[in-house]
Amino acid sequence: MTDKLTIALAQLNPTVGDFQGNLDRLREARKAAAEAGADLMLTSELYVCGYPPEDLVLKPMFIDSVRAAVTVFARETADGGPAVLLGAPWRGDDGRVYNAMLLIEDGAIAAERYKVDLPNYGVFDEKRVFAAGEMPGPVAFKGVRIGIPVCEDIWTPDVVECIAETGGEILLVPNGSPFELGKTDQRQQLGVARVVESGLPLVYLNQLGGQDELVFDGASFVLNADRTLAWQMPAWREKVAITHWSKKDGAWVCAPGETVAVETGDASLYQALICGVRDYVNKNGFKGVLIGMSGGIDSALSAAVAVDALGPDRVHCVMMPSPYTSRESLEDAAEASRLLGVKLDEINIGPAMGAFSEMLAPFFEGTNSDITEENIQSRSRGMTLMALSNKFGYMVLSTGNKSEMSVGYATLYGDMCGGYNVLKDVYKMSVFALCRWRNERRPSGALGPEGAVMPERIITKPPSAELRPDQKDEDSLPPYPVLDAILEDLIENVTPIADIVAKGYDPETVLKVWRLLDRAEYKRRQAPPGVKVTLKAFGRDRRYPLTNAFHGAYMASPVSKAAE
Ligand SMILES: Nc1ncnc2c1ncn2[C@@H]1O[C@H](COP(=O)(O)OP(=O)(O)OC[C@H]2O[C@@H]([n+]3cccc(C(=O)O)c3)[C@H](O)[C@@H]2O)[C@@H](O)[C@H]1O
Ligand SMILES: Nc1ncnc2c1ncn2[C@@H]1O[C@H](COP(=O)(O)OP(=O)(O)OP(=O)(O)O)[C@@H](O)[C@H]1O
Ligand SMILES: NC(=O)CC[C@H](N)C(=O)O
Repeated sequence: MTDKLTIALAQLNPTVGDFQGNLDRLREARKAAAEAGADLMLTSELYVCGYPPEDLVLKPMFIDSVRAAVTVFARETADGGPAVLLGAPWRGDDGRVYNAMLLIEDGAIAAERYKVDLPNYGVFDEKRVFAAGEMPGPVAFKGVRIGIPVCEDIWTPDVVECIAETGGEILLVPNGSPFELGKTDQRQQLGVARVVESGLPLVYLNQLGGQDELVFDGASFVLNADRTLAWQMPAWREKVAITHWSKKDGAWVCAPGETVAVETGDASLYQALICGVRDYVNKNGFKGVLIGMSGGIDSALSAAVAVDALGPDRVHCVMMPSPYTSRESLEDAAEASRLLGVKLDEINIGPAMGAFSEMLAPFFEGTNSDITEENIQSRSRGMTLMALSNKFGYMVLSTGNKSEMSVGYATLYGDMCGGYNVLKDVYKMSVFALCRWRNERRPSGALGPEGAVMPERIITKPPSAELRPDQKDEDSLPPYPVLDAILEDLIENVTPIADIVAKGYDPETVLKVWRLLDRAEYKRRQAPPGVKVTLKAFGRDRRYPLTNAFHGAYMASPVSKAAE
């Protein structure tokens, strides 16, 4: 039995489904850990296949391939280097598939532990694909009894309590915990709660990187049994931390290591957007992205994030003026592109609008010009961007923010064209704040330029879709501070309408926003995926039927009765 342990924490960025690539990254990390004298290396949840693998787990071939890759890797650990606690989807002896942690030691799998508490809410669907494990006891490693609760297993006390009661000495917790604003604090509070209840030190190791709509921030940490923070690893960056442990008076203590400051607020939000775009584009093999650059704030911020994620050479902006495009917009698009150092092309959509007008004239005879023609403008832009995408292999980024996606203020097959949306989960008021934030500093790790990246006028001018003369967003929507506050209550807080009105908002406005939100579900279902940053992003976090005759929320409200 030892009284000293060196544990390497591998905060790495796996790609879902890329077992070989993920294991190669792990081999490199293990080599570095071996050089640092590590006894054991911990990976994040399901590291070998990346988290979340979703329905891939239901394919027997996927599970068989994982086993084959892990078997090869396990043999390599006979080299005298560190043992590895590896996350993998694993078929147990009973034939069922578990979300497992494998202790791989001296060339073989020495122990298996299965996740007990399978999250099945929000974006998580683990009960759909995994069997739940039995309450686990610790595993023995060099005579030390190590408890391995997996991610959700520490969100309630039971699993850790069982580990402590069965003699656990250290808690090593692998996670696949997606970023949300404010989640770093929440995780640390949970960690402290489990440490206090069990009296055991706890290692929280999280995945890094983007996977479709989710971004994993890393930000792993180590808490000693006295609740002190021994290590705080960085967010948004791969790192292998070498932690040194010793047994004093019968209890394990981690020697103090690095405690870096983790970004919060706008800084963390901006980093999350960079991570989402960078990994979506790179992991899917795109050369770069295309953005319709209108001279407005949403496209300017989307372009800034894309440049910070990919570098200016991989971002191609296109200004597509119509007869309604103002000189101001042309100037602002040009200046924002110049500041970002990106290529800006100008393609006039007037001829496309003219062609549609001519084609449709015999059929539209006797009708007035209305939203139909406005949408043709938007769709002419979408068509143009998609043509460039097909020809040159760049993916289109759509630019609608969460406020617009909430109320359906976007055109199907028009400005909603695209493969990915940077701002899908960012309310308009946050868009303003992020622009100001980015103009003041370049985020760490960003590939964009130092200094301001968008002209002040883009931030201060009133938002406009410019689909008809003098159009302003506020002609159709409540002012953004009001709209966003109501939306946040309706979406994130699920606040009853009467309670929102009781806060002092105009009842008609609240009802209008609710109706718009309710009705736009069909549009959101056809929208590109985008980075989740809030508690409740559109998509898997918030699932409503499209065909839905239930409007009870406003019918039942005394306010709505008064308003009807
Ligand atoms: N439940 C449902 N399930 C499936 N489809 C449904 C549907 N309800 C309507 N539809 C269909 O949806 C279509 C209407 O939606 P859509 O064609 O998008 O058109 P619509 O929503 O009527 O108009 C677009 C709106 O986006 C605004 N906007 C804001 C900012 C930028 C831009 C821009 O384009 O740059 C636009 C614009 O001012 C306008 O208010 C119709 O074809 C209708 O039949
Ligand atoms: N003249 C244009 N040239 C290029 N793209 C445009 C143009 N007008 C609109 N778009 C594209 O359509 C999206 C929706 O733009 P629109 O201006 O109508 O609304 P917005 O929500 O105010 O966006 P933004 O703040 O970027 O202007 C823009 O973000 C942009 O990608
Ligand atoms: N992978 C998981 O079990 C994640 C669930 C957990 N509640 C989290 O977000 O951190």
